[in-house]
Amino acid sequence: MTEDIRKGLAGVVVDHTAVSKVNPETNSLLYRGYPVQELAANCTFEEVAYLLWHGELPTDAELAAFETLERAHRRLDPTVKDAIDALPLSAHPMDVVRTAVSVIGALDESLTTDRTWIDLDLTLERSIRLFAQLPAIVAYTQRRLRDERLVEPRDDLGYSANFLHMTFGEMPEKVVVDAFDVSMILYAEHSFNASTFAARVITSTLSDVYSAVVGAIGALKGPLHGGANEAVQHTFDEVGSADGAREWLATALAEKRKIMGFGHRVYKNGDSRVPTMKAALETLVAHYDRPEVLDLYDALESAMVETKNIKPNLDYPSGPAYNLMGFDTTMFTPLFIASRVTGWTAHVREQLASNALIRPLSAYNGPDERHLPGS
Ligand SMILES: CC(=O)SCCNC(=O)CCNC(=O)[C@H](O)C(C)(C)COP(=O)(O)OP(=O)(O)OC[C@H]1O[C@@H](n2cnc3c(N)ncnc32)[C@H](O)[C@@H]1OP(=O)(O)O
Ligand SMILES: O=C([O-])CC(=O)C(=O)O
Repeated sequence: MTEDIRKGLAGVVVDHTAVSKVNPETNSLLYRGYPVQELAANCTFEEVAYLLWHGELPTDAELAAFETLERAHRRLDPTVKDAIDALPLSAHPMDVVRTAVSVIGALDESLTTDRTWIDLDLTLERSIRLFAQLPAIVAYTQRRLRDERLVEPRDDLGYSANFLHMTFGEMPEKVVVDAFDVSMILYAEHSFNASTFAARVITSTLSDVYSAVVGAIGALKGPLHGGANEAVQHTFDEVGSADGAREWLATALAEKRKIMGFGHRVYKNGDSRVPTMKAALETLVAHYDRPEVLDLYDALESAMVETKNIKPNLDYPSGPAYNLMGFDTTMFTPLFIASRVTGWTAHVREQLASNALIRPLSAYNGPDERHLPGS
């Protein structure tokens, strides 16, 4: 039998989804039908999170209730803090956040039977609590690396302003909050990417949402996926300035290195989110008066497009944007987690609502059948 093997499931459609539509032909991305650029220009991340879970944007009353709920769950649980404090400072922040989510799951007393693991309403409650708690986990992980104490959440601030306040211990400026909020909206959802698919595979066995998110974090960590935003900053640090970009690229390509922040499995003519995130980066460059960052960005992009005709993905503008905001490079992918937890958990609920165990076939190419001596 000749099997039709699609390495990496490239081009394979495995299920329906109503959460988002990635359309490479029109270079567009819709969340529940809305273009992501319109959402980024007109909505807060809280509204977008609500949209991803509920399928509709909230009314004023629904948004107020949702914000109250989110603000009520912002505090870092002392047991989670103790678990983080038990980890060495050498642990990668992705591993710290993955461990913290696992601890939150183990502390959830509503996970009593395999029925409660998969209850749709409980799964939504757990998802909203994770969404509310992740900023405290990520912010504290950053502060620990700088030998700084935990900053308590501020109930009078929106999601992004509070996140930045908990991280840096001071009131963030509006231009920074806006750019951060845009990055959260753009990172929130992207159909069947590797981490979301990992979450759906785990959910398909009727496991719980925490297990799915822990698995998704593991998939996001790799540099071919979310880890690329961290890797982009390493590239920027290595290249140094716009003058060196062309030569650096020629050497890197001659060494057969992948250039992080470029290319995409689905988009072959540019990532629909890049123009919006690049505009956010430009506001930060102007705010911090760091034009050399944009010069390097443009020089490396032009060289890559001229040499390989491969365009940037969302991680390319996000990496330098998070750097300018003041985050350590190893914190960039944990920021992606804080955003993508919305998309992951929307998919977890969609998978549960119409489940089929995900179990593909493989074509065996090992040794022919053989036997132990005497058998
Ligand atoms: C938010 C996100 O997760 S977006 C993705 C973030 N990941 C990155 O930025 C990592 C860098 N990019 C890549 O490795 C790839 O473009 C991927 C993994 C994202 C997509 O890859 P695929 O669809 O599997 O394409 P594949 O890796 O087969 O690339 C096709 C060709 O383009 C080349 N190519 C693709 N991306 C790059 C890149 N960033 N640098 C150098 N060459 C590249 C490949 O080497 C390959 O060339 P070949 O045919 O001569 O062997
Ligand atoms: O869709 C993908 O394969 C990767 C990606 O851009 C994302 O997850 O945001």
